[in-house]
Amino acid sequence: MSKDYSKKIKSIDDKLEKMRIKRKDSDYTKVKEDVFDTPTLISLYNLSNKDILYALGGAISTGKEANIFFAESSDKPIALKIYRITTSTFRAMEEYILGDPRFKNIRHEKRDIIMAWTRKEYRNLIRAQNAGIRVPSPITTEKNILVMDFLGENEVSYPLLKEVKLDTEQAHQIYETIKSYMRKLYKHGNLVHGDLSEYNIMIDPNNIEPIFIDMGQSVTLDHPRAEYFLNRDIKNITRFFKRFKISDSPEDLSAFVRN
Ligand SMILES: Nc1ncnc2c1ncn2[C@@H]1O[C@H](COP(=O)(O)OP(=O)(O)OP(=O)(O)O)[C@@H](O)[C@H]1O
Repeated sequence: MSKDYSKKIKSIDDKLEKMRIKRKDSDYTKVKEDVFDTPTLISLYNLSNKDILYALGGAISTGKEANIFFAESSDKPIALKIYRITTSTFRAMEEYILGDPRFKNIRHEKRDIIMAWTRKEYRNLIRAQNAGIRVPSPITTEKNILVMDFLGENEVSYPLLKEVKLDTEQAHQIYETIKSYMRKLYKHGNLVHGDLSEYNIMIDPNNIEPIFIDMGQSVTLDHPRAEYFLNRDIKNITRFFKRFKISDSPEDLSAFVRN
């Protein structure tokens, strides 16, 4: 590593320190190795230079491919989804990206695929939002980092659908909204979520409104596996809501979404 380069990295590290990273030291070292590799540090540094990132907060979640962090911009809380370059399960990504005509020109190197994936999630969120679905508002991407609005209060994320205790009436209300979101996504957004379940829907406790999250894998309707993904989403949703005496079959929901 050249002297200039290590100097630059050192200054990024100092900058991260200044961004008030709140994790305990031992946690920080572990996360730092996995997530904060040099290209990611540079991206955080760029976001900070562009005044998008003001302070980096604690980890919200460690998923299969990405880590989510609470952060602050100058005027509001934000969430950073940082796709891991070294330890993500990237074969699965390839399957989705390679069938998607929007990405036919990307080179097949891991870093390129992860960047295209981050960009794809950003574009999918915009598409979903434009189709009238509530999602975290995407703000920008920087290489493998997606910046979006933070959904929660006092630095704590809203609960997932699988975590909330619902009475029958609330469950019906949420199911109706999810149905309409699935239809809007399909008919107006030309998109299928592709991993929809109680694990990827947050609930806003203020109005019991569902919010779709995690749209990196969402595909356009011309993707060869779009129908397969939609049928799987439909099955997950009808299976979950059965316990609330919602008797729609997958065929019922499918007819509603497609017609
Ligand atoms: N914009 C947001 N605001 C607040 N919390 C969020 C936001 N986006 C995601 N989260 C939280 O982070 C968790 C993981 O997010 P997401 O599902 O997008 O990441 P993931 O890495 O794909 O996760 P997994 O591998 O577990 O599916 C969510 O379950 C949610 O609790």
